[in-house]
Amino acid sequence: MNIKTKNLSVDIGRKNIIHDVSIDVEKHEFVGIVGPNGSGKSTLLKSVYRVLRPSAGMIEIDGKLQNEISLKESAKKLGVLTQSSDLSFDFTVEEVVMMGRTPHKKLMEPDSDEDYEIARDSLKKVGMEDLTDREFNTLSGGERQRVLIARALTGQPKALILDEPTNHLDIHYQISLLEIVSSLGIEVFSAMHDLNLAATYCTKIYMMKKGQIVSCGTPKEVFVPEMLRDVFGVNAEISENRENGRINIIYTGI
Ligand SMILES: Nc1ncnc2c1ncn2[C@@H]1O[C@H](COP(=O)(O)OP(=O)(O)OP(=O)(O)O)[C@@H](O)[C@H]1O
Repeated sequence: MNIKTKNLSVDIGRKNIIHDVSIDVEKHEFVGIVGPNGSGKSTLLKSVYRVLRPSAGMIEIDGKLQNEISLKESAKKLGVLTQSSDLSFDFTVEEVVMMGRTPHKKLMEPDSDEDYEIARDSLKKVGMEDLTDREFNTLSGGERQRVLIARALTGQPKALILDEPTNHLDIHYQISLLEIVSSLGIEVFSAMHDLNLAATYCTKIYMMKKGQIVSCGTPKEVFVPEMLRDVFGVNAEISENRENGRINIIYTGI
């Protein structure tokens, strides 16, 4: 599935938050969006999953203009993991994960055995199958994050939009989550803070600064010392693994 934005701008109130942003997520790509705090990563993702309305430019999902697709159809196609995970009511883990089936159902349609099976499978994928009856709000931050990923997978999406998916996760589950999403064979568009994890898992990177894309390419092309200095204000050395060609960023100071 293809996700495209062209010359996208988003204003909130009178403030321009992102400006002239063009991105392209193509078949089988894992596209990372990186940038300092407040650079506009979540705003870009929110406009793609339709929480924010663009003030200019266009968004295309699977070759169709976003506003020509119903919200339900979008929700079926795009699995979303957002940054905030508080639910106001005491739902169990299973109930939260079953919410992922909603876009596939008609109003008041009861859940089927197949729905439960898909939910159980998703919980297994994230190692949370033993906590199905726990109240979601009693889980740790990392456990919640894994349940929310399971909810996104339960929708059997064609692409995943992830906002800092490894937030709260210990290193084992950071790697496990990125392995899971990259093995699904669907497109992934994800805001990432850990540049080394982005370098390992992303096939393409967009780097943002002050609401604009300032660099785009493979991790090796984008993560160069000058850009890291300019955009993040850090000094870094880049080493390359000769066997797999992956790069590793070593921070040497600010
Ligand atoms: N509702 C809002 N009202 C005013 N400003 C907002 C609003 N939402 C976001 N912003 C501002 O827009 C800018 C971009 O925010 P955004 O959340 O997209 O950044 P980000 O790159 O995802 O940041 P982080 O890495 O901290 O999550 C920030 O300066 C933020 O304060």
